[in-house]
Amino acid sequence: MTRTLDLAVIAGDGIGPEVVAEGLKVLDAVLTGSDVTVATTPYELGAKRWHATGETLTEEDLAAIAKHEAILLGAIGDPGVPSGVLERGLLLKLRFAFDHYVNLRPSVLYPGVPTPLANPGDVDFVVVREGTEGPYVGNGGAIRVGTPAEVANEVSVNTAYGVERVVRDAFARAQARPRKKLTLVHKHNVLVHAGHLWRRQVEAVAAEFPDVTVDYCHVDAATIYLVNDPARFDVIVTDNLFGDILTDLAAAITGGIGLAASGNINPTGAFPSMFEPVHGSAPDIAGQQKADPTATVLSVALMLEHLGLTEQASRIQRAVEEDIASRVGNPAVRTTSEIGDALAARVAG
Ligand SMILES: NC(=O)C1=CN([C@@H]2O[C@H](COP(=O)(O)OP(=O)(O)OC[C@H]3O[C@@H](n4cnc5c(N)ncnc54)[C@H](O)[C@@H]3O)[C@@H](O)[C@H]2O)C=CC1
Ligand SMILES: CC(C)CC(=O)C(=O)O
Ligand SMILES: [Mg+2]
Repeated sequence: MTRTLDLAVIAGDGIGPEVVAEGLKVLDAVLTGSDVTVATTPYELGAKRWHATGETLTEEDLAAIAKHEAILLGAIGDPGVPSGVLERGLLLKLRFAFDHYVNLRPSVLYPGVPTPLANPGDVDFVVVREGTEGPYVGNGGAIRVGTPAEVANEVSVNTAYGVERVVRDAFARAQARPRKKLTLVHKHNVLVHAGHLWRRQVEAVAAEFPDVTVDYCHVDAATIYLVNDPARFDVIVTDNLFGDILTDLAAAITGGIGLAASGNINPTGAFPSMFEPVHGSAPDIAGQQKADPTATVLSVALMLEHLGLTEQASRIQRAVEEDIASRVGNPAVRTTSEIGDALAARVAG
């Protein structure tokens, strides 16, 4: 029986449309000849829409997108739009509305990938970043704006409910991995209210996963270990802001931001999960075919895995590993679509 994947596609801004085109190219290629087809519905959201209508994401948009099985997103953000308007009003609104409380960001150092690390060792970890709380909820304000007496607050919201559910998800992921190790990253020596809540939730949930080793490091020390001993990490669980920052660093040590994939997961299935590269809209290289679409292609693989199409996900994963290996010692610069073509050819066999 034929299965049709019903995808919402939000290409977005900057390099978003360029990398999404390649993600869809590889998706088509991996499904060709199988009993799975794909139906994509594009949603024209982002800077262009905002300039034309003043809208970022309406309730009607949300209701329409909610009907799809999954969402593939490129990137959001444009220098011509006030900072925060699209990031908050579109990207975070999607993550919050669809309760994407697990922001999943794997980091693997593939053989031959250039890394600034002297002795990287076996780098293979996943960051489980909380996706719906923390300092990103918009709980803040400012007074006397623009005056020397300005005061601005950005309050980090951490609920027992929200922390417990993401911690439990991270434990389950750790338990399913060979090393079975979970590291909580926070700053509970200073952020005592939020930090102690996170620590207590980890201690409580740990009782359900006795075979998982648990450790902790402060976020500042975590940045040291990511650079001088990243192989120590298996699953990291952390809040929305720390996870955002650590995963750009994680990308930088594992071949660069052009390889870093992510999934915004709603584990309950109540809403579609959303898959997107870790990077942003990269206005500095947009429209020039300079972006590496591999992060988006790997995000497609995460999406397929999430949807139960593990064989197809593995084929994409393998194709990426082969493509990365083919870059070693080869200085040729390829365009975004040339990399997509190469990956599509590899998954097609
Ligand atoms: N998920 C999203 O949609 C995100 C959106 N943003 C937004 O994107 C805009 C630009 O933000 P930045 O801080 O510059 O971060 P960015 O991730 O867009 O770019 C940072 C650096 O990485 C490079 N880069 C990014 N993606 C690349 C790729 N696929 N291949 C090769 N190089 C790549 C860029 O050229 C730039 O030098 C802002 O409006 C920001 O708010 C930022 C991060 C995530
Ligand atoms: C613009 C931010 C909200 C997104 C971001 O940097 C991220 O999710 O990594
Ligand atoms: Mg980020």
